Amino acid sequence: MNILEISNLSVRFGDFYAVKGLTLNVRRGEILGLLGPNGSGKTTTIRAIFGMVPYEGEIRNYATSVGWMPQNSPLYLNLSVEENLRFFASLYGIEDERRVEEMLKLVQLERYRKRLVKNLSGGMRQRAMLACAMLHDPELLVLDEPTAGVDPPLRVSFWEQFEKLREEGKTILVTTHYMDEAERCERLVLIRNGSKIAEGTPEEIKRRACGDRLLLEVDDALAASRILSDYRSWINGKVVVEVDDAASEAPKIIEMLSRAGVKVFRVEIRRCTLEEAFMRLMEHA
Ligand SMILES: Nc1ncnc2c1ncn2[C@@H]1O[C@H](COP(=O)(O)OP(=O)(O)OP(=O)(O)O)[C@@H](O)[C@H]1O
Repeated sequence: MNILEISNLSVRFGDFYAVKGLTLNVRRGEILGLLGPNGSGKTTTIRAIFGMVPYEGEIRNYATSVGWMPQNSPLYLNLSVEENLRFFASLYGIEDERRVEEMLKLVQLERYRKRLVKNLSGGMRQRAMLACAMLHDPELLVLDEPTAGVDPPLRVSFWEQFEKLREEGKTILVTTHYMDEAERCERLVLIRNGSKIAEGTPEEIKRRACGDRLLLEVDDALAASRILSDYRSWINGKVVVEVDDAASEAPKIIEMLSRAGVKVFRVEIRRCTLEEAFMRLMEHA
């Protein structure tokens, strides 16, 4: 079931299309990663979701509450962290002071509660923004590069938090440039020049971009590569065979070799990294 449906979305600035005919669905309970190079239209898509830019197409939002962590800080620079949180809590009609405390703890800003936002480091500011976006416990959380400027240990803790939210049934739409973060998403939508060029789980995207490789340890590599002449294969210590889908091809290949008397000791599946997959998809789109 979808929580957000974007159909044929286009956003134009003058003659320039920042987003062009983009269709994507966010399924309830998933973490969907929106990926693309700088200027590919991720932030503009998110701004359209919140009605911040005029657009063509259709956006259907079925969430009862949405939290948004934008790229540009909406925080008040001359208020402290705590005052900002209280202010945003009041906008949501949250009277329970414990929620502010909970959020401060969650983003590990208790010690800095009295610090003015203008005096926070970039990473601390991101943390304060995340706390504000989550104050009202939204069903759908939209995060635009939430970990930009956040140090690695805290990045990990942000993602642990996102995964915990998902376990609680929340949905997250997130943009990121970090491949390790993209790997943690259930599904990814890759955009370039405002249009979608790929969609799927990280594994599906890798397979689609680069195919699979089977690494075969055999007793006679030369004979094996001759038998597998219908495939692209080479010998590199092991016999390396390129296939579209390892799960369906591996048993066939093993049987072919066994029938021809080649002993297969070990089979390993290799897939390219997400980064390699993206480079390929970008080149060929
Ligand atoms: N208000 C605007 N007026 C004119 N052009 C704009 C406006 N907002 C965005 N753009 C352009 O639209 C394109 C998409 O920008 P957008 O910020 O959506 O990219 P992005 O994918 O979020 O990039 P990044 O990864 O750098 O955050 C860019 O070329 C940008 O310069």
